[in-house]
Amino acid sequence: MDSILETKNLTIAFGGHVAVHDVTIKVEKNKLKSIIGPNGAGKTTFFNLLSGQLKPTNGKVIFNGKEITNLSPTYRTRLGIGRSFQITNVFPNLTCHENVRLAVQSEAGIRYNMFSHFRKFKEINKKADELLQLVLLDNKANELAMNLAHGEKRKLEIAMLLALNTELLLLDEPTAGMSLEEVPKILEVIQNIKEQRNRTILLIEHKIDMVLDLSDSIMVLFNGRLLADGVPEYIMNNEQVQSAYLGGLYDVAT
Ligand SMILES: Nc1ncnc2c1ncn2[C@@H]1O[C@H](COP(=O)(O)OP(=O)(O)OP(=O)(O)O)[C@@H](O)[C@H]1O
Repeated sequence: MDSILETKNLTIAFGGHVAVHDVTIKVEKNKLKSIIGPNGAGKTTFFNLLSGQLKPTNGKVIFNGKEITNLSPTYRTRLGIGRSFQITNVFPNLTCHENVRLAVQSEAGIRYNMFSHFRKFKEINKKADELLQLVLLDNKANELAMNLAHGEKRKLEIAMLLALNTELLLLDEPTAGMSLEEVPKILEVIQNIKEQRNRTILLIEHKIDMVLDLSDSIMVLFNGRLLADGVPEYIMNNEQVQSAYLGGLYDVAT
């Protein structure tokens, strides 16, 4: 297996409470892995350890074969790990297209100089168009970012992460706070990204139907520990998972 991310015995304790406990996983490159588990299981804390917002008490994080356990979030972003809420440079007074174009430009390291870089400028515009299409925002290209609905803002964030050539996308409940009509759209966006097979996605999501639709593999956290990790069929048929998580919480979580 060609893995892009590995954790080894990853552990973090807050005082006496161990929020993530000895978690060892591998994430296969260009695949989608979901993380599920009941409230308080440690999913977001695990993401914080991957993105560098938190440093572990014990264990390692390895990205593309390089240990990154003690690197800052900014450095990890530069290496290619992107988390949607990290996008702080969405300019509310710029259009969707302008926002994405700036991200593409910043990744390409090109200053805005239309005359000397006319061809590059056209390429950058084209790339921004393609990304907006991929996240189903092409019809909002000229809309100011501040006028977007919540779900559309999440899609714009994803487009900007993609523009920054993020290899590993960390999506923490992308459907949270979305209206019922917006949910199938975000599912379609994630599906579109997955189909391109050039990004790896780690997804925290409570909507089990969505997880089953999208995931190549699923890991289950329970009380900070890895309860199971495998293909969706294995997870759904796993008795421990059923009793610990799905049995009691499936109805509530969907
Ligand atoms: N900074 C912190 N200080 C103390 N305890 C924390 C901190 N961050 C998380 N925890 C605790 O760690 C546990 C795991 O929390 P976490 O938010 O990771 O769970 P989760 O699986 O993401 O839950 P949810 O599905 O509700 O978002 C919880 O008991 C939480 O209270």
